[in-house]
Amino acid sequence: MLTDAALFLDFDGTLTPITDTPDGVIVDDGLVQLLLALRERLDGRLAIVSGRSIETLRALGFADFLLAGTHGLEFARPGGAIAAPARLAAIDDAEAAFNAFAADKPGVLVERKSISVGLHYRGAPVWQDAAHALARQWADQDGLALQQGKMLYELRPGGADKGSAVHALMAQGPMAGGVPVFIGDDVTDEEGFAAAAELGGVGILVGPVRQTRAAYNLEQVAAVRHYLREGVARLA
Ligand SMILES: O=P(O)(O)OC[C@H]1O[C@H](O[C@H]2O[C@H](CO)[C@@H](O)[C@H](O)[C@H]2O)[C@H](O)[C@@H](O)[C@@H]1O
Repeated sequence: MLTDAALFLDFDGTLTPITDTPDGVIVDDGLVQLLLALRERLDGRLAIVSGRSIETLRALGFADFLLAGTHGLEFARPGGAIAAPARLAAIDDAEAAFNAFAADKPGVLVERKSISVGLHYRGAPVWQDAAHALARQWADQDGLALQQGKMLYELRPGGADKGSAVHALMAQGPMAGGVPVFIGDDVTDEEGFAAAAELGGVGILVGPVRQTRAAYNLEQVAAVRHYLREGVARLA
């Protein structure tokens, strides 16, 4: 790892393996300690950039980290106030429609998030097309952004993504002056890879090689952990 790296880390599928449901993820203390050690070696240049809300990231154990949540819509410094747009009434309306849709479909799950809402079909992939059509309908009718994830459609306000989050964080301390390295697995991470490259850095795709704006690849979450541990050892 570069001594002057400014590390941007996605969460689901990058720092933890994908699980059946959103609350199935486990953040072990070893992961938090590893990230704290690495951040120290990088003079503070480490941020988590996730589709999860900051509220959730903090509850998962990342309260003391620089965070960008909800795909670049929310920001918080370690332990600091959360800067985020207000939750829109349209999100509540869409959530009610999602709940009605999920009610008679075992395996379909609605995830209420701080300023967005997710419709998960991992437990019932047969409903993918119908879930997509419903999310598309609400996005179009209320001018919301439709975000595709892994077996997930999410509705949120537009105007930001993980790329804009990288640009915003690179313009200020502690990330400013570093070489951005963005590690992520999902299509939502592509803007992060692109932003890192625009700013002279690189993206690292986690998972099978696909068409991507990342320059490098790590096979799986375990390889990410290994890469981060190596960083701690080499930068000591
Ligand atoms: O940007 P990320 O940190 O990767 O977050 C993206 C979404 O991750 C979560 O959903 C995904 O992971 C779940 C747990 O492994 C899995 O059950 C689900 O199928 C995946 O789509 C999270 O629930 C979403 O809120 C995030 O936007």
